Amino acid sequence: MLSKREVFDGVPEEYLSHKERYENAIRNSVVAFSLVRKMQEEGKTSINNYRDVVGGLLGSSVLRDGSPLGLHYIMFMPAILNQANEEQQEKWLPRAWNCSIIGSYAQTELGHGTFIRGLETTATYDAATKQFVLHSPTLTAYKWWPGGLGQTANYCIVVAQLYTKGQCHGIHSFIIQVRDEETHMPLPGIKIGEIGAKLGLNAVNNGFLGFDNYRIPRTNMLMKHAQVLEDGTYVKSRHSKLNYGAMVFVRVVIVFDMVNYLSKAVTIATRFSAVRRQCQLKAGETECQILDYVTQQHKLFVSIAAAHAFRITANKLWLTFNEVNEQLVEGNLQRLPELHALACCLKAVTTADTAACVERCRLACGGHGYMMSSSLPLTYGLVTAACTYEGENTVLLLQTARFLVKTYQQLDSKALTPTVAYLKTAAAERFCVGWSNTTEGIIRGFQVVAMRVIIMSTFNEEVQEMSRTVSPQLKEVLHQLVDLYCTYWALEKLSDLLLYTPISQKEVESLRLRYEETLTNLRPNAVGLVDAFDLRDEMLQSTLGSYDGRVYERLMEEAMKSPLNAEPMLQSTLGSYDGRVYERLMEEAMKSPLNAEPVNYTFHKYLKPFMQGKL
Ligand SMILES: CCCCCCCCCC/C=C\C/C=C/C(=O)SCCNC(=O)CCNC(=O)[C@H](O)C(C)(C)COP(=O)(O)OP(=O)(O)OC[C@H]1O[C@@H](n2cnc3c(N)ncnc32)[C@H](O)[C@@H]1OP(=O)(O)O
Ligand SMILES: Cc1cc2nc3c(=O)[nH]c(=O)nc-3n(C[C@H](O)[C@H](O)[C@H](O)COP(=O)(O)OP(=O)(O)OC[C@H]3O[C@@H](n4cnc5c(N)ncnc54)[C@H](O)[C@@H]3O)c2cc1C
Repeated sequence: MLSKREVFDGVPEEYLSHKERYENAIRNSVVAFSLVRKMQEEGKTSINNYRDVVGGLLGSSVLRDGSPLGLHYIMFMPAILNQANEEQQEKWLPRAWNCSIIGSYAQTELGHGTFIRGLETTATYDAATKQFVLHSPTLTAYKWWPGGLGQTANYCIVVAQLYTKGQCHGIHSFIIQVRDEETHMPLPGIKIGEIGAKLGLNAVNNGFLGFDNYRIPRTNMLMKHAQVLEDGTYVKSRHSKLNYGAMVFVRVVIVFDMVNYLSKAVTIATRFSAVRRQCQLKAGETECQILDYVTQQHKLFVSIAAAHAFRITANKLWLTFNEVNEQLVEGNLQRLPELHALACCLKAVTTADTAACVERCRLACGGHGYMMSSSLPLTYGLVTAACTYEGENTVLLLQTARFLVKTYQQLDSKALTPTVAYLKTAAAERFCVGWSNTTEGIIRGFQVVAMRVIIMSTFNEEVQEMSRTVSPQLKEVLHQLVDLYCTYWALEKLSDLLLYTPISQKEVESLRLRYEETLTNLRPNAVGLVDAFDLRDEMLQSTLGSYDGRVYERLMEEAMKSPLNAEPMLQSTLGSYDGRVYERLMEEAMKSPLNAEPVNYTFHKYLKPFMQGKL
């Protein structure tokens, strides 16, 4: 077994180079996941219950900034379980389970993350050879983000538009080998590397992946739900969204993840607040614990309550997930929309609340909360990523809203599923005739709010269809900005207005409408308004915000500056702006201290022995 001291003499990660961090991540991961394999051998964990074990490891101090092997467990294996037929599971699961292959999950592309029906990677069936041809037609079609794909995984699940007999059948999943199992070299037709440094999760080794007419056997299409027969005939799935199953699983698991991170952050901040003494409550007294200040309690105690609330919610959601999946196996799809809406809502709410609470915990610790050694900045980097990955929060909340509006519109014609049954009673006028300051009273109040907001949303949908007019004169635009600023804060501080002003419910409703109209009115001038700040690219220093809008080319150019991408060289142009791609790649490669090695040496030192069960 490897000892911690063997690698960097206990040097804290913050002081390691980019390549040393990667080596550290690989080394810690193979040591940690060798434990999982030992537990498998002793029958202490199985393919159906490994979540807690792996989840505990991924949230532990050993893999404190993520792991290049995380996606293997988080999405590669669940995707095989969820979307491969029995024959395919027999072939791939044992090798994935004992880590003799390492996988990732490649869905997001440079050009698309949310709108997955717009993904550009193609998988075209060739009946003559019984193969699929994978291709990235544009730079924006490059897979971008898959965890572990940069230098670690040798297989991945790829989501691509399926074409057969000249017809597109939408996105489907394929299991694809991307690197040679012996040499770890990228296979011919594969362009692969890491995307570069991020705000957090810098041990995850997120990568990019491009295909150049890359061929795979027909049987590498995951065929539990839809199939392509040898002659190219397409057999469609019972439900078009069954292919989205892996995402639902991870959204459910992320809720558990948030419990772990929030518990950690509020433990750190509360204990520190008991130790920290600052200022006197009365002159001449000893300085008091900052935990005694009501303002400090206001910052922290709700996080303690939230951690417990999220744990209860996560367990309930996990039960619902298993119930619905058992029904799916029996062909009953009735509760799938509810599970989707629930997973979307709880993933979005728990990640957003946890990110806000962790930041509040950091602020509650004053300057010491800003130290990396406090672990609060790192924790914030981990949780704020969860607001984006596995479905950007706004988009997921819109999915939940869609489900709730549909449920409202069918209130009288359809039996309600358990989680929305309250809408039936909340619609009745008598439901909330008075306010009681009890837990039940508050819950009933929020049920009425939910009901009324759904009714408003349904109404707004109709209103929005009626009028959209804009006349962009500068004076008018500035008025719109003032209007927006006022209505935004009026809505943000509504509780104060309701408490201290005679604002009526009707006025609040029209305020909301006016706010949305102002957003719409400002939209055509939004870019012009920020151009007016006249911030030069040199000052912005941002791949996303440059004046010329060449976001994707700049993202790729920056990715290529990573020292980890110098091994092995990329084989094809990446659409660089000046076209001097090969000269630039060679210049960059020569800067790498390890460019003599075609494969990152950690493969032979750690990964290969681990994959061969020799660690
Ligand atoms: C194992 C232990 C682990 C422990 C630690 C865990 C820590 C986790 C760390 C993870 C780290 C990183 C991993 C990250 C991975 C990724 O990010 S993978 C990529 C994730 N990407 C997304 O989530 C994309 C988001 N976009 C979408 O999901 C879809 O585009 C969207 C749903 C927004 C829209 O889909 P459309 O096909 O366009 O659908 P639409 O036209 O809007 O119609 C909606 C319709 O479809 C139904 N629907 C949609 N999605 C689903 C679903 N998933 N299941 C069931 N039904 C679905 C929806 O209900 C609507 O139905 P209706 O009846 O028509 O209203
Ligand atoms: C740390 C990290 C790890 C990741 N790991 C993986 C991985 O392993 N595999 C993988 O495939 N992907 C991965 N992803 C990618 C992730 O899934 C996407 O970033 C995510 O789905 C959001 O898509 P996007 O980045 O294209 O953002 P966009 O969808 O472009 O979002 C940008 C903005 O547009 C808004 N927007 C977009 N669509 C709408 C709409 N319909 N209505 C209203 N507003 C909208 C969003 O709300 C957001 O404000 C990872 C991302 C991160 C940050």
